Amino acid sequence: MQTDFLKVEALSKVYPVSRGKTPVPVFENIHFSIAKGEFVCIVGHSGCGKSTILNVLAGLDSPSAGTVIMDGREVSGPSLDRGVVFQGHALMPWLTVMKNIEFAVKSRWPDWSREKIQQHSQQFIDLVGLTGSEHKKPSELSGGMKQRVGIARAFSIQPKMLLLDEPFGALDALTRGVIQDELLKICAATQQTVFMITHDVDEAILLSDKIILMTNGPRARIAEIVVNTLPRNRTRNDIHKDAQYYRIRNHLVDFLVSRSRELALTSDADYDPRNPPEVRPGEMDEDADATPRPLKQAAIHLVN
Ligand SMILES: Nc1ncnc2c1ncn2[C@@H]1O[C@H](COP(=O)(O)OP(=O)(O)OP(=O)(O)O)[C@@H](O)[C@H]1O
Repeated sequence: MQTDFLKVEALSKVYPVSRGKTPVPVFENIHFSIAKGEFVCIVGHSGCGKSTILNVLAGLDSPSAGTVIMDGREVSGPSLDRGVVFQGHALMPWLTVMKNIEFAVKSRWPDWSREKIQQHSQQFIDLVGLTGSEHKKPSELSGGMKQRVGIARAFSIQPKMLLLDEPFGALDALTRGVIQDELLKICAATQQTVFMITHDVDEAILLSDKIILMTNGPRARIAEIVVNTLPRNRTRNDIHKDAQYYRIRNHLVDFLVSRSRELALTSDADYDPRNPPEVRPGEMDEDADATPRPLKQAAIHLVN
């Protein structure tokens, strides 16, 4: 993997406040990098700034300090090099599935013939399992189908980086699972680099190579980066059979239930924001002989 395909350095964000109030950074001094083909999830409680970070990576928002370098160039505005999928799918309601995707493809390759645009778009409609629904409008689709159109559209422009802001948050568990499997397949086939926000620890373990854990805001920071040590060919059906899955899961849940808040209130002299601790749950000394503990009953969707 090419190291540092995306490099985030010293990122901070302060939103303006009304007169008389002191502005406080939502997050500060965020450093991390993503290698080409890597799938990275960011996890943290509501308000720690995950969407703001994603919007800065997308070029839709600007940081108060710091830089984002993607493929050797500074991100300074939106670009078709980055495909974004939001929870609300953001489709154009007056256009059919095919036209929604064709619109994006035409913007990316304005010189392509009508036929080539249609063929290319059809390929991505087929990839997400929407063959037969090409001529339906978003109002005629289920939530899961709309989300698939959003994913097909983002993939169809073959972005260098895919940015996903809780794309499956509004879906029922069954649909969510099916689309997660599809996303895994597409990413494996295309070596896609992905940055994704999720509140779902199981989703993070299934999909990602690395999980960035944020302390609670304001002044949120990266507490640690968890390396997913499960084999990459994991599947939704098999993942829970691996004892290592429970070690990683317990580590993430422990973090969200208690450590995210404790760390936000304490300062550690050894903490270097340029080099946040990288941890491998289950491979550390204290967890070395850990046997799977019962799953903690922490809510999957955690909010403050
Ligand atoms: N445009 C804005 N102006 C002022 N404050 C904002 C703006 N956008 C976000 N914020 C504040 O910044 C903080 C971080 O918001 P952000 O949406 O990035 O957090 P998040 O971690 O993605 O939360 P959630 O998990 O609930 O989506 C919040 O306190 C929010 O109120």
